[in-house]
Amino acid sequence: MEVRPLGIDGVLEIVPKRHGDARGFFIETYNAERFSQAGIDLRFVQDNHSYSAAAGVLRGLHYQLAPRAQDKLVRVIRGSILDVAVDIRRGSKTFGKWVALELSADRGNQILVPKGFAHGFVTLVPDTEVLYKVTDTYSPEHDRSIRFDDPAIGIEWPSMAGGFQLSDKDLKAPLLAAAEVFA
Ligand SMILES: Cc1cn([C@H]2C[C@H](O)[C@@H](COP(=O)(O)OP(=O)(O)O[C@H]3O[C@@H](C)C(=O)[C@@H](O)[C@H]3O)O2)c(=O)[nH]c1=O
Repeated sequence: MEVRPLGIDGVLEIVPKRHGDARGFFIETYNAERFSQAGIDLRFVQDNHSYSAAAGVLRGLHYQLAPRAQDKLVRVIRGSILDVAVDIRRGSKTFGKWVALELSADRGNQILVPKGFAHGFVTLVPDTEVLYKVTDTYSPEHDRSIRFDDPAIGIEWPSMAGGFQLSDKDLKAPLLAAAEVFA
């Protein structure tokens, strides 16, 4: 597997080795030993799967506050997304900075979004399915959102022909300046 840093400390692209043959392919999508050898020692305790019917479905920006913060290992098994991580660790030299990575079923690449980051994605094509592993279980009391289009963050989301489709929760999310973040 290949591991590539993405410009903000701790955010990584991971590309597992794909073994192709006449039948199709085989991939180890997660192997604790290989991750550990690459310096990634995490204990994942929940797997999530989301399906989005349309292109332009935008989920985010989401995070769970400490002590229930989650590292997330995200990949796409159908379609493609632009995935975004925003550093929301107050005091970090990259506080408020974002990185984006296109993830697709075709490439089979993954993004590791560490604790202390808000996470979101937009689907680039219809019928997109995203799988991700997280290092703490869901805790609605710690679950938080930040506006995806906060001008103080300035994420360059792709323009989608039909616009964006968001949940009511995400439409009501506060700006970063008003959000409870990480110390
Ligand atoms: C995140 C989550 C949601 N739910 C429930 C709550 C709600 O009824 C329904 C849909 O939840 P949401 O609207 O928060 O789903 P969604 O907008 O897809 O939320 C996800 O977005 C991406 C960007 C992330 O980073 C994830 O951690 C998660 O926050 O699923 C769980 O049961 N367990 C979970 O772990």
